[in-house]
Amino acid sequence: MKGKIIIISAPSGTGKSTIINALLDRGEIDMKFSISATNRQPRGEEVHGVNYYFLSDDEFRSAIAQDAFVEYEEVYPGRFYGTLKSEVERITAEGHNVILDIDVKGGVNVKKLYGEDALSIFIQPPGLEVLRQRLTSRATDSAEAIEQRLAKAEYELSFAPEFDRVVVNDSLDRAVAEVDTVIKNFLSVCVEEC
Ligand SMILES: Nc1nc2c(ncn2[C@@H]2O[C@H](COP(=O)(O)OP(=O)(O)O)[C@@H](O)[C@H]2O)c(=O)[nH]1
Ligand SMILES: Nc1ncnc2c1ncn2[C@@H]1O[C@H](COP(=O)(O)OP(=O)(O)O)[C@@H](O)[C@H]1O
Repeated sequence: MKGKIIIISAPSGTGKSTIINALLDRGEIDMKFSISATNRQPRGEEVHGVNYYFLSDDEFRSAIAQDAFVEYEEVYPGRFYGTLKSEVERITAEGHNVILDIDVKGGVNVKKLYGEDALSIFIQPPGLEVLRQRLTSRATDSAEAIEQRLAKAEYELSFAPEFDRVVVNDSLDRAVAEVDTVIKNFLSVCVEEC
């Protein structure tokens, strides 16, 4: 059965995007990335309509008013991120499964909304010091933004038990292999039972 929702959540810098991109590059699992909307600025090589739909504050507010979101969160003060209904509907209408990179609260909410049609995976960093190193070496955020993300990480880690599965991103290859297996198992069970 198509049109399943795969949720990937983790504290910033854990490796969500890296793991999702590795799986999409392999191309073995029939799933498409749901491009979220955000009012944060693009960073590094990010492209509008590829990584995110980058909206102004006003555009984001009017999307909320038009009920355009499956869910949205103020992930950092003044910084909003949301899953667009139009993205999920487009991908499922094309007959694909959807993969979401969303914050821990959004992950818990989407799982509640979709129930058995969704698989929620929490990616856990090996530790907070490793997280700091990853955010620093990614070199996409200011020192202030890195501190803001680390300050939130401990709180976000407390959400892990609310997810269907927890995968530690220690060695990248191992973590990608584990997430790959977890998703394939979920989708193959669905082929038989959903
Ligand atoms: N609730 C929600 N969170 C999102 C969405 N899109 C991205 N996020 C989350 O917003 C947080 C910040 O994302 P970003 O600024 O790209 O930073 P990164 O996590 O360091 O790559 C991450 O936890 C993302 O998973 C969304 O549509 N909804
Ligand atoms: N298992 C890993 N070991 C070492 N570095 C990693 C690992 N996974 C990801 N990284 C690196 O950590 C940084 C943060 O990863 P990223 O995918 O951007 O995290 P997120 O999307 O969760 O914020 C990137 O520079 C990435 O290359």
